[in-house]
Amino acid sequence: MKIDGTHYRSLWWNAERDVLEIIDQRWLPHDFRVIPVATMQDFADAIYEMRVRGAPLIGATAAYGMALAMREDPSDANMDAAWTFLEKTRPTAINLRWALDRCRAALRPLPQGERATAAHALAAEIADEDVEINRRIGAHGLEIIREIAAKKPAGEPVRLLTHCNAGWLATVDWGTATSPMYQAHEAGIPLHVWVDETRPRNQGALTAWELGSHGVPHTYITDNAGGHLMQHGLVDMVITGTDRTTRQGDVCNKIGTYLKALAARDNGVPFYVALPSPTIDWTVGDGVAEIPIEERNAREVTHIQGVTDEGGIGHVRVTPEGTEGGNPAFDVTPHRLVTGLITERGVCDASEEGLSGLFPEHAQAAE
Ligand SMILES: CSC[C@@H](O)[C@@H](O)C(=O)COP(=O)(O)O
Repeated sequence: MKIDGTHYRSLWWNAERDVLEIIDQRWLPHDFRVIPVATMQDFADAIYEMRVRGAPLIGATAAYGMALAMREDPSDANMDAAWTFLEKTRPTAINLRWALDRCRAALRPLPQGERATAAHALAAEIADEDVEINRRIGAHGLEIIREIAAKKPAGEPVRLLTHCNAGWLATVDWGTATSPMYQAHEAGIPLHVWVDETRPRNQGALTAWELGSHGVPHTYITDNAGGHLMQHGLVDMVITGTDRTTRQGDVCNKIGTYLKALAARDNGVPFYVALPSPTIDWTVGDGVAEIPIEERNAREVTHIQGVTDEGGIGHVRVTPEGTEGGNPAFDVTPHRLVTGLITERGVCDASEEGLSGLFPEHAQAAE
């Protein structure tokens, strides 16, 4: 997507410098910094410290990490070591393991001399596929927005609410939850997006930055405002991303998503989840019982980052000194609260039947 008129992906291979480059998201929306990811430690740090973030982008980054590992030492032992080293960086988003598994399965049968080139090509393929998957999610989601728009008086905006950043920054391009928004905006459908701030990391500020760059009208709101807005008829549709969706359609996403789904159900607001198929974990049924929830550093809760009056980026503590913080980073929304899953192959019910109907090949393989 575009920043000041220039098209960017969230990561790209710089052939001249022979290195992967990423947008370092820790500084957004205040500062746009591009950094190289040149060593295996850089890759692990980039994922753990959320220089890159969002389930699909974490997966694509890990694939490039595997490519670097194969360049350094294409042995089976190093392939397994790289898998383990990268996989432990973040536990919840399944795209990380999905990408590493896909790389290992493709590279293992190859002679060692071919692995570096093949791994690099595969990482680029995974990145390109992500772009196309998200473009298609947008096309299917656009139709839902179009239907809602058709029932409103002409010119009245469709009011969407989103949580976290499931935007192009969280993927390689387009975003998942934002792709329908961008495509609806391009199609001339008037929109207004309520953007949850998404404490503690304030990914909503990334979403606001993205939407602003594309001219999509939006308002940044506190995480606690959504229920109130829904009660007053100010939200037509909720659309979020997902970090892992189980085969029965339970959705694990950024902490606070579950509360939005509860409020949506209580107020009869449709709650959709944009779901690229690599984010489905076919091995898991009950998301609440089985998905590991990342517990992040308490400092992310007790402190907050922003721009100081002097213009620098700094942190301030919001709690009394010594107060303990708790920081579960994700929660699970049970499938019964999800109106539909918007995938690259179309929209389905959040159920085993719905998902296996769209992806029969995966469902059979997981049996
Ligand atoms: C298309 S991104 C979907 C999810 O990955 C997104 O909603 C989310 O929860 C991201 O969490 P983050 O902790 O910022 O990596």
